[in-house]
Amino acid sequence: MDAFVTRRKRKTSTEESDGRCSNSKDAEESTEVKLAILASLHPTVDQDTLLDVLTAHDGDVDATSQTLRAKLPKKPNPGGTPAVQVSLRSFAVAPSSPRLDAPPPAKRTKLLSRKGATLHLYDPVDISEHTPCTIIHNFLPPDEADTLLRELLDESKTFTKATFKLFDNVVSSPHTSALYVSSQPELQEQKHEYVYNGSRMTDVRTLTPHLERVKERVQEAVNREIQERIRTRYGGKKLKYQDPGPWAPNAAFVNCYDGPQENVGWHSDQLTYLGPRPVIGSLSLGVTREFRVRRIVPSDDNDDDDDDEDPNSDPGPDRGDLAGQIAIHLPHNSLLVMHADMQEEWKHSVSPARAVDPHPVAGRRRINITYRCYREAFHPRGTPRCPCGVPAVLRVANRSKRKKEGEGPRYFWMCHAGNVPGKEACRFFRWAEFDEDGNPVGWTGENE
Ligand SMILES: O=C(O)CCC(=O)C(=O)O
Ligand SMILES: [Fe+2]
Repeated sequence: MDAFVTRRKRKTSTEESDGRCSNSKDAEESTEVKLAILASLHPTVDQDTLLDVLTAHDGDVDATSQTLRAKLPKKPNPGGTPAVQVSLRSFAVAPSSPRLDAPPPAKRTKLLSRKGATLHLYDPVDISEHTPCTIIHNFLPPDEADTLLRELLDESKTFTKATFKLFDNVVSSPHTSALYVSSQPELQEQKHEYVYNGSRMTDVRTLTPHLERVKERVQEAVNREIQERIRTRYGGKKLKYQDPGPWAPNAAFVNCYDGPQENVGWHSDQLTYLGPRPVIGSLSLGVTREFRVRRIVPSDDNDDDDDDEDPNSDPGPDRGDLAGQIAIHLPHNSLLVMHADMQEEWKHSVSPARAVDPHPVAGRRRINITYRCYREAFHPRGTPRCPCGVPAVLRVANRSKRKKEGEGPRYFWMCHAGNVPGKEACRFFRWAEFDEDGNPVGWTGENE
């Protein structure tokens, strides 16, 4: 796991391919990784050709890629997505490739993406191995998926574009959405007590019967996936601060993307009401779109001094692509589980596409439902409120030092009035402390 999280300095492709050739496992893995990267960059080129050209360039991925780009005729690809890739496993070089019947490794594998490149993943095994997500294709019985899609397409006619930044301060919302909660009292609380970046949510609805029914199925599947993740990727133990209880969603945030240009920008989902290490179940219906993930590159890679920490530091656009991106393709009726290591360590987005393949029911539209658990311990009546009256926002400090020491991330509450138009932020700041299970400790529950 550590190798994945704390791998600070990725070698450049040139460093990785310094021409040394050996029979060591490292060399084999390196070739495997290079082939996977090349296959992602040149999805229409077969593996033998990739290997030939790579060998001719002494293992230099950049030079290989340039040659392929120059020599091969471009095929039109109106959907903007790679045409073929069955599975990264097909690039595995024996014996380093995992046997399908073998127990999966407890450690996370090396990050395959790299600066400036997008690795396209389709296969559930690849996705769970190389991202903090798992995917289940054909999740609902087809009729049920279509019924839910039809209902939400109808609902989405009255969705609105968010005019405030909803889940983090880097989100842009060129798409429409609405929040669904379980009951009328919760709806009233959402409207009058919860604050999202300084604004109240105006479009809150109660879960439709179909959303409610599907919630049960999502709940069951997500709980199964959480246990599997703990067993196979976290070394048998839940993450520090992860809620140990069964995952029980009580809200669904529904997005509608009408046409290829509608998207959501890079962000992590806000932790303020979900608490640390949240798990989210995300069901996609309608046209297939690319869900991109990229690892947050900590800002302290060259800095071991914790005292001068700027907790508000964000990787920003210049650091954002240092680890490359992974595109997960989300077809109709697929359930993506964003696991507990997702929000604090990765950002995600739905990128604009050049074109979409029309869906028989949805046309150009994609509906996405994220089922979420609003935790009682994080109800705004009990979380810190700063002197300027805007409830504080829970954020994670993007620094790797504590993670490396096995302490888990560090969190803080801060004033979010700076994101409210016309309001100046006060200087409210307080470190947030949690017990092992992510329950808040150290504040009284009284707002000050
Ligand atoms: O549409 C998606 O798949 C993701 C939506 C999302 O990231 C969000 O609602 O926070
Ligand atoms: Fe999100």
